[in-house]
Amino acid sequence: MIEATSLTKRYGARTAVDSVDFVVRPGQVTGFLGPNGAGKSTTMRMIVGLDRPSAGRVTVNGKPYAEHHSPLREVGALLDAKAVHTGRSARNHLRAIAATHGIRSGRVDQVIELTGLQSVAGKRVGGFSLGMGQRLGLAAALLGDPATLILDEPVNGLDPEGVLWVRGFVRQLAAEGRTVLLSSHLMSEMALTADHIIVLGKGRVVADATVAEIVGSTHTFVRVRSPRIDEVARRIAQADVTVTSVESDTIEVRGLSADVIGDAALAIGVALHELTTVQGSLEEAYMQLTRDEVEYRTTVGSGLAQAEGVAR
Ligand SMILES: Nc1ncnc2c1ncn2[C@@H]1O[C@H](COP(=O)(O)OP(=O)(O)OP(=O)(O)O)[C@@H](O)[C@H]1O
Repeated sequence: MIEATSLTKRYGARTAVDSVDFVVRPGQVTGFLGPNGAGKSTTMRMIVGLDRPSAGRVTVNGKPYAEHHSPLREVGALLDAKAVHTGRSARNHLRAIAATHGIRSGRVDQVIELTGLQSVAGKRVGGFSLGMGQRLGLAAALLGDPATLILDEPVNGLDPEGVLWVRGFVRQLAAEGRTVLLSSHLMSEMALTADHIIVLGKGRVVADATVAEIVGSTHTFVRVRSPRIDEVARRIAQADVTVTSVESDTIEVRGLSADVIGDAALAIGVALHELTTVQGSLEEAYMQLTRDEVEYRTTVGSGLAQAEGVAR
């Protein structure tokens, strides 16, 4: 369990984390989202004692990280997978960490097996692919068999197989009852991996809810396609119903269910070629939540502006 209370970090005049409160619970994966510069890494660094709060506090299993006698047994962190001694073999790298934290050497082989590194454990870390480096970072985070894991962008740069592996792995860790806090910019991946989401924007919590609640906050709509779409649009027009024309034969309808639209078309004898209920996505919800929170907004024509256009 991680608990942040009025957690604040200032760098000079800049407030990176602004009086943040949240609880990260065991037995589930909590996704940590936010635009670049929102304060996610700073918060994670304060959780593991790498940065000191300017005000407020954050505890892991009831105590600040630094007050735990064996912090590695409480919290495992993957904050920068590239920060390893490249001349060592993976096994020796893990042995060195284990030795300095009083962890028995037998645990090294266990985490090598858990993360699927057996075939490369004797190889120098310097020659590792990004995916192998991420697995090694996870192996190091697991050395102390911690109840809490903090993983900053664990799928960053991984190929689809690596992404799938990390997803299954973190779900398994949560299923074992561990607390897992995971940051990522990949919304589709987060929707598949996380149970709960905390969204930061400019150092503040802008959402803290289950994935289902966050996705449910977006508006679903019904896409309707017909060679006589104008007649359908006229038939369903009423207060509280929004009809948006997207193509000459296609409309998007907000405020009516697919059933009602289908019945209305039947009543006037018009054939429908498509009648699709489009659910909101985590990405859409995220774009709505953080619309006013991004540090740098790109202008129309850029990828972000197009993505926002879709979100609208
Ligand atoms: N050591 C530092 N000195 C000064 N400012 C900093 C420092 N570290 C972070 N910041 C600032 O604090 C803010 C939050 O940064 P942080 O890295 O926590 O954001 P983030 O949400 O992790 O972003 P990203 O998604 O880009 O990793 C940013 O405005 C950043 O420039």
